[in-house]
Amino acid sequence: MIHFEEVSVTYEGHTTPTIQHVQLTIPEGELVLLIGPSGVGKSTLLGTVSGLVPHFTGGTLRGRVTVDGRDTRTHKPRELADLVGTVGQDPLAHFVTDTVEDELAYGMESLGLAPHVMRRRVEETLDLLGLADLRDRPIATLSGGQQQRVAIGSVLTPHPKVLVLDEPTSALDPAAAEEVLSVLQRLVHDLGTTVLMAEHRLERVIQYADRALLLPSPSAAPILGTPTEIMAISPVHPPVVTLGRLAGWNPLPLSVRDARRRAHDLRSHLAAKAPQPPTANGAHGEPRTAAPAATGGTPTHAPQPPTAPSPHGETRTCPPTRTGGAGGNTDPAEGRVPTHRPARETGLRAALARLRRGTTAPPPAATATATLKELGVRRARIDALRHITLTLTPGETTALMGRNGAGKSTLLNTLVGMIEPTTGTVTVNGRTPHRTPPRELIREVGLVPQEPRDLLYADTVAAECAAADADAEAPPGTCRDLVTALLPGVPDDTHPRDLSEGQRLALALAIVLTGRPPLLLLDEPTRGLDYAAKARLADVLRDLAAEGHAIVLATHDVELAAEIAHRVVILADGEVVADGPTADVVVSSPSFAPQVSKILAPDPWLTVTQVREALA
Ligand SMILES: Nc1ncnc2c1ncn2[C@@H]1O[C@H](COP(=O)(O)OP(=O)(O)OP(=O)(O)O)[C@@H](O)[C@H]1O
Ligand SMILES: Nc1ncnc2c1ncn2[C@@H]1O[C@H](COP(=O)(O)OP(=O)(O)OP(=O)(O)O)[C@@H](O)[C@H]1O
Repeated sequence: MIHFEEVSVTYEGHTTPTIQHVQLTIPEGELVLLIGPSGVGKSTLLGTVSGLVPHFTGGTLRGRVTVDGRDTRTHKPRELADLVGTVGQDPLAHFVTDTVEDELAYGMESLGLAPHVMRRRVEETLDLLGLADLRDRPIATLSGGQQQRVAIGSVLTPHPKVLVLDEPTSALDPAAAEEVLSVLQRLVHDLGTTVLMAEHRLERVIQYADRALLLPSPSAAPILGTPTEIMAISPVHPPVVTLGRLAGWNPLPLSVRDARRRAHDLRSHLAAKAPQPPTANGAHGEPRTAAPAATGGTPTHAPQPPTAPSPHGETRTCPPTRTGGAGGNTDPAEGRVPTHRPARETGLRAALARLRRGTTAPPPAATATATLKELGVRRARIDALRHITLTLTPGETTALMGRNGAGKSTLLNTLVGMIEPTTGTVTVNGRTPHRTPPRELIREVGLVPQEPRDLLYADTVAAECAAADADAEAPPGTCRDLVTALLPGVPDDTHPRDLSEGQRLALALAIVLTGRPPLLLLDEPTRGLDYAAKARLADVLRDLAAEGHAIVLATHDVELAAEIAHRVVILADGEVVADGPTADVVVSSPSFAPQVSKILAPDPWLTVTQVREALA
């Protein structure tokens, strides 16, 4: 179905190709998982299939890519729209209409499908993707995960023969991700759809793949094989494979079920040992800094080691006049394409930029306590948060989890003063965020937003970093060093819009970390990051927590939460439904338990790091 003939892509200003020697065939009716480190060229390779590369990104494509016989260099994305459905990494760049139902129908309308067919497919898709309750909602008012589901739904309705998906589950909660993947698998099995999908969270997807396509390093030829073959050689692998390698299992397990069947001996080895809770520097053991007692009316959730061994322990292809490539890329053939980016949060971008630019103040104090009392937030007609009472203490890392639309981003945005409480109170170090001038608030709290682009305004990585150093009055080079520490190889002179997703996130993280805010908020901070980059981020965050910073991560990444969170708070429909030490909360939840915990249950292990240390 998809043929690559000696394909290479070289972006403008680059001396070496980003991808080269791509020579392979993807047969009809297979789900092929594209994997590789951050910035290696996965989106570039996907773009050669959807036609976005080079039509929207610029650069030179050599060789030939054909999809069902159509050459993607001579067919623009619009001319492939009936054949290829594409979802890029940024759902906002994807949308063409204003409401959920219109968006689901749009692709079919463009292809001229009969109204009764469109109606039926819209209804089917609303049900399949759990969108029925949102059908009339303006897309701009949806949460990040809700938007990602709409983006996926809108490419499913026209029933294209080929789906090209770039990190399609990155903003989805674990249950929604499973639902989407099983829908895709059904399309592959029942309709013979061909799916080419890039994903970093392999723990979610590897067991659904017929084959895996590995890009091992920039410019290296890709390797196609069965998932088991590729997992044996891949530099990126999920915890189940890491555990299998550690235990010497052959063949390597790909699913929790496979691993459980082999875990008997490992369990016996671990029986007399106890897992260590997370602390600084990637090691496990006693936290370096004990958190002071909470001052609010709620229970303290300082980092408390469980007493071990305890049982808890671009874009869819559509007419270019209405879409923008991420960050307003240019179609050299058709001139500048206006970026269509619905304002999800009015003034969010400007507010974040203001928050950053306001930092002419002295470096912040190391610690801050945030208190939320009976917080309620109403957004349009939706109660996004209700009766939230929480205290966030210095030295503590809290993972805020819960299904899409539960209220996580709303809570973080309230803590940085971008949303005003409807009822109740929020204070950060005694200040009320929405009434505190940005230049003062920045001393107390920093947010890495769900869309890192919202934080970036300079023309190059180097200029962003220089501005971040100046804003935070940090020594020159601080931010740049942090970028490299998180993700090596991010170029200095590239425009942030041309960075890969992981590179852009590493830049946004570094900018906020440069300010070393006492209260550090991160909204889904692992999109686009490979496992090594995530481990480095975890190290940085552990060190900050050990120095007394309070950290809150809104995340669907259960593996990250297990690695670094002392405490997990689960939101549902705007309310707190669970709050306690990580092991207590996640182990009892099939959705939020990490792979190691599922494999070794009922023993209280959460991460491969804990197992490795116990076996050492
Ligand atoms: N339009 C562009 N112009 C110049 N360089 C680009 C452009 N798009 C991507 N690049 C560069 O090409 C390289 C590969 O980027 P790409 O987005 O394909 O990587 P990726 O594997 O998808 O990364 P991630 O896992 O972070 O999403 C990166 O170094 C990136 O900076
Ligand atoms: N600007 C807005 N106007 C109206 N409703 C909104 C707006 N932004 C979000 N909402 C709604 O508020 C609720 C909470 O959204 P929020 O973005 O806080 O969820 P979330 O837990 O961060 O979700 P996700 O995991 O998908 O990012 C959702 O029902 C969402 O649809």
